[in-house]
This record gives sequence, structure tokens and C-alpha cells, in this order.
Amino acid sequence: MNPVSEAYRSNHLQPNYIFPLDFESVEDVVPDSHTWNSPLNMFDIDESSEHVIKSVAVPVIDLDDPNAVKLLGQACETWGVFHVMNHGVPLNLIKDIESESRRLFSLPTEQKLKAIRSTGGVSGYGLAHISKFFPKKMWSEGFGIVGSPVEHARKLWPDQEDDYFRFCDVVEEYQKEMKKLCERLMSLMLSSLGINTEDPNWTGSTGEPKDAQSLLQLNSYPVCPDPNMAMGMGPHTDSSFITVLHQNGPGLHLHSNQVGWVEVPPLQNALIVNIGDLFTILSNGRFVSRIHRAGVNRTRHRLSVAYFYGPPMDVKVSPLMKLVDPDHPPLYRSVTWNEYLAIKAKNFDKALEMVQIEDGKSIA
Ligand SMILES: C=C1C[C@]23C[C@@]1(O)CC[C@H]2[C@@]12CCC[C@@](C)(C(=O)O1)[C@H]2[C@@H]3C(=O)O
Ligand SMILES: O=C(O)CCC(=O)C(=O)O
Ligand SMILES: [Fe+2]
Repeated sequence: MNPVSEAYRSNHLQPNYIFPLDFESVEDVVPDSHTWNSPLNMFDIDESSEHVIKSVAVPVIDLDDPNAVKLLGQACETWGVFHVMNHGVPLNLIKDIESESRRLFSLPTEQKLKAIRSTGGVSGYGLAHISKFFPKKMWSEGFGIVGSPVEHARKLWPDQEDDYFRFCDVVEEYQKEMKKLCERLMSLMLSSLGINTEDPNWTGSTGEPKDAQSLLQLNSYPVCPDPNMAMGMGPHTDSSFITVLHQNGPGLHLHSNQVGWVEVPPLQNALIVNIGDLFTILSNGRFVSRIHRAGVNRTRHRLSVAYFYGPPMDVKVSPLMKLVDPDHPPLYRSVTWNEYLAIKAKNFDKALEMVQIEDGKSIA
């Protein structure tokens, strides 16, 4: 038996939605399992606009601009997505994480499957978690890294010490820079809401400062013989406070009820920032977590690197007191990131509604 089918077979206890397509064996048609030609009917998106992608410029914010705080606030309230320039992340590090990611996804399928994510796990190789909500599979593969990349690298490059160390060094440096950037962005965005936080750490019930949690997600979208029939990553909102994204080519689309699908092209030297559901809760609905998706293309292997930044897992997130008054009652109940992920794992596109307060009560 070929080693790839053997790996799939020996992992038969894994739910099917974790396994990406074996892209090495794809010829010139999109298999039925990956053909997205039926209406999805999620997030109440008008599916007649599915293939119409408009180019409307999303905000570009220069962190060196003296008006950055005000501009960030406006972008978060209207778009929920923006490009950020002068972000302080070394540009050669962004190139390096992209090439490490390319090296990882270029490994033989058999090797990548050695680092397959466990059921219910977050770290390792596999299809994005949201895959289980869609009737068809997504044209992508992903790799999640929480904390140290060492265990993964050992499985991926067991006998190549140089490859192993290079991957770990770049991932660790990128995680460090992303954490710094996210702390800075969070503080600027909170300032735009009139909240001043000197200390980016979170204080739990014990009074001990706690560190934010994060996940580094490498996404790969192999070339596709019929891009109009396939979907790289289905429509979703992120759960984080914020997500910082690097993409090596066009493919990110965001959705607005007024405009429909909008292309977010890569901008040189910029990173993309996305507001996640937990920031919508924290800001009492002022900041928008925008529905987005990733398309695929015929000629270019697209890569994206997403850094999800959120609160410590056991810290409750609720609308900030300063944003709540008789005219602005709390719109959401308090939840930890873990609780919210569990609600999202069951209710997906309805998760934010489930923690909404109506008449003083929430549904979930
Ligand atoms: C912490 C998390 C955010 C995430 C769900 C998860 O538990 C682990 C994977 C994350 C990720 C990465 C790819 C896109 C995404 C929507 C998905 O399917 O898995 C996000 C999730 C999210 O933001 O909800
Ligand atoms: O690849 C992209 O452009 C989008 C990826 C994404 O939305 C995610 O990882 O949450
Ligand atoms: Fe996303």
C-alpha cells in the first residue's frame, strides 16, 4: 500500500475533516469532494454575489502617523480589517517565515502527515477547524503552532538538523515580533476607545498578571485546476481579539452587506489586521469582526501566515465597563476564549449571537 494511503488509513480514528487533500496526486480536475457549487447559506450571505469580487480599498494605517489612534478606531468601527504600515516587524523576517512555510508545505505528504493534528487539538498539520461546518472540503492545508515549534520540527525534519533548527529559529523570532506588535496594536486600539492600558498583561481573579495566548497558523493554498469551483478557506470570522496576517499574493476576500465580497490585495511592506469576535465583545459591539474567506488560483501557490492573539485562556472577556452606560447597555455576556471556542465549535456562524444579551439574558 502506498505510504500516504497507509497514513490516512492508520489514522482512521481521526475525523475526516482534519485531512487535507493529497495535493501531490491532484491532476487536472477538482474532485467532487472539493467542488463548491452549492449555496452555503451561512452568515446570511447573498450567494448570488459569490463570484463577484470588488476592489474597494480597505484602510491603510501608518503606525508612525500622529493620527494613528484615531484612524485605527475608525478602521475598526467601519471595516474591522486594515493594512498596517511601519509595524516594526523586520521585513526579512516576514520573507523568512514565508520561505519556511513554503519549505514545510513542500515536504512529501507522507512526512507532513507525521505531524497531523490530534482530534480536538490545535497544533500540527491539517485542514482548518472550520472545515467541518462546510459540506465540501477546502482547497488548503494548514499548520498550527502554539508555543514552541520544536516538537513539530522534530517530526517534520527528523534527520536534517539544519532544516530543523532554521524552522524553529524563524518561527520563534516571528512569534516574538508578532506578540510585540499585537500588544502595541491592542493598546492603540483601546486608546481609540478612551481606555488607557499601560500594561498589556491581563489580571486574573488571583491578581497575578497573565500572558495573552496566541496561535501561529501557516496556511497553504496549492494551485488549483479550476479556481471558480474551489474554496481555499470558507467564510468565517476569527475568534481572537486580533489576527495579524501576511499573504504572499491576492486571495483574501472580506464581506460587507453593502458591497458584497471585497478583495484585500497584499500591500508592499504592510501586514493585514483583522478584528476577531472577542474584540467585538470587549468593545461592546463598537469594533466589527468581519466575515472573510480565501480564494485559490490556477498558477500560484498562495501562502498566508496568521497570528491569532487573544486573552489568557481562563480570563473572562466582557464589554469594558467604560463603554457601558444606560444608553449603551452591555451587549454580550462574559466568556473566556475557551468557552467561546466551544460555543463556536457548535454554532459556528451564530456564535456571537449566542453570547448576545437580550433582556438581560444570553442564549448560550
Ligand atoms: C484558537 C483558535 C482560533 C481558531 C480556532 C482555534 O481553536 C485553533 C485554530 C484557529 C483557526 C486557524 C485557521 C482559521 C480558523 C477560523 C480555524 O478554523 O482555525 C481559526 C480559529 C478561529 O479564529 O476561530
Ligand atoms: O489565507 C488567508 O488569506 C485567510 C486566512 C484566514 O482567514 C485565517 O487563517 O483565519
Ligand atoms: Fe480568518
